[in-house]
Amino acid sequence: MIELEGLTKRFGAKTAVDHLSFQVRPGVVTGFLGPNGAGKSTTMRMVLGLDHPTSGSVRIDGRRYRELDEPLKHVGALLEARGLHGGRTAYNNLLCLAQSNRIPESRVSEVLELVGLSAVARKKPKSFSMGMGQRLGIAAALLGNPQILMFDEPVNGLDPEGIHWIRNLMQALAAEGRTIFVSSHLMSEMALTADHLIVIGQGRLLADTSMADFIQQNSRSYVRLRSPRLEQLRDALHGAGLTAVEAGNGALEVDGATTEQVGDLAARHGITLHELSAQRASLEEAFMRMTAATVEYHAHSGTGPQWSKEV
Ligand SMILES: Nc1ncnc2c1ncn2[C@@H]1O[C@H](COP(=O)(O)OP(=O)(O)OP(=O)(O)O)[C@@H](O)[C@H]1O
Repeated sequence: MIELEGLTKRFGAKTAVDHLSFQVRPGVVTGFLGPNGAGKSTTMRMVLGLDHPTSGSVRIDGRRYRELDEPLKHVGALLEARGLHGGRTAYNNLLCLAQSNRIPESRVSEVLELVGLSAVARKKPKSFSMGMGQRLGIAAALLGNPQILMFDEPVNGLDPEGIHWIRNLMQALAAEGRTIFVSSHLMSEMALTADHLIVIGQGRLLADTSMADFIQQNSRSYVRLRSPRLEQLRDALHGAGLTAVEAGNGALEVDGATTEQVGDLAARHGITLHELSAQRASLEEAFMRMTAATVEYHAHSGTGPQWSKEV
């Protein structure tokens, strides 16, 4: 478990992380979302003791990072900026890490196998593609077989097969009872991977909720209908106190009703339906809606690059 209590980080006049308190629990994948500059990387760096909090605290299974004897055995992390030694082979990079944490050398081959890099174990990471570099970073995170894993943008540079692989890996690690904390800008990917979400904006906590609740509470859900008797259907809906709006292509959208209600209503009026489906806005829409007020820089449509700071 990772526990943050009033965690705050200021860089000069800039408050990057602002009194954050939340827990990341074992057994599920927890997604960490926020617009650019929201403070996700700074938070993750503080969990790992790489940045010192201005105030507040972070605990890993009840202890501060620096109190952990062999930290890689407790928490593994893939951070954006943490590069491995480009001049050493992949194997030797991991071996150095293993030795400094009293991890047996046999584990090096194990994790290389796990991430699919056995064939290039004796090659230097500077020759690696971005995706291979990510896999090597993940191997390093897994080296100490830790109960807690943090991934900052892990799918960066991975191809679809790699993205699928890391999704399954994170879910399998969570199913083993580990604590998995992952940030990503790819909403569709996050929606498939995470069970729980922590959302921050301008360093502050905006949501700490299950994925399903987050989408439900921050997005519109409606029923989509198509029928060869659209006018009668619209009248029937109206008669039942429901408002249908035209959605183009002969479809109607009905807010505030379930598919069961609408289907039963159509049946009572003997109206054939060609489509009856529950529609839920995507995580991306829910995220945009929730964080709109906290986005630090908005891109303006129109000519030329123009940026404005939210006040
Ligand atoms: N070392 C630093 N010195 C000064 N300001 C910093 C430093 N590190 C981060 N910041 C600022 O703190 C804020 C939070 O940055 P951070 O990188 O944690 O955000 P993020 O949510 O990870 O963003 P992104 O999604 O773009 O990676 C930003 O405004 C950033 O410019």
